[in-house]
Amino acid sequence: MILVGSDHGGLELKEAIKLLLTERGITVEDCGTDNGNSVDYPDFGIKVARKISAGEAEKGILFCGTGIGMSIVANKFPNVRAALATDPFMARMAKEHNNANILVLGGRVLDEATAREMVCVWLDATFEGGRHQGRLDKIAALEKELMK
Ligand SMILES: O=C(CO)[C@H](O)[C@H](O)[C@H](O)COP(=O)(O)O
Repeated sequence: MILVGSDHGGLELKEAIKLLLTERGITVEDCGTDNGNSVDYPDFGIKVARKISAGEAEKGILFCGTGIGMSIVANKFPNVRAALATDPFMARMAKEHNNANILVLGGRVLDEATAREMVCVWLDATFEGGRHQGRLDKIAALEKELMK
């Protein structure tokens, strides 16, 4: 299961990516928004990131105009590694090096074909572990320290 969420700026791309996920046999839980009215991206980013942070889902994809706002809000949550990517290489690195559990895409900066490729690459890539795990451990330790 993959969670998705967007504001109005990412809605169209979110709908396209939902189709892709369904084509791949993946169950999608859409946390909104569901229409083109102007909304605030934190309201939808929080819904997705809170569930990932709590372990209620393993992966999510967030969309806004640029992806910047969604990545800022999602990365406030412990255990969330949200990666804003703008091309397939970044999407692959987001998984292989960062083990990103949320991919963030900008509906106003990406064409649909590129975004589809990026989602496939992110889903199919494997976290390399090793030195990258050590770096993620440092981030996790920082999260714990900041929560004291
Ligand atoms: O948060 C953003 C930018 O970092 C998103 O791209 C939003 O979608 C964008 O700011 C929304 O802009 P709008 O003028 O309210 O449509």
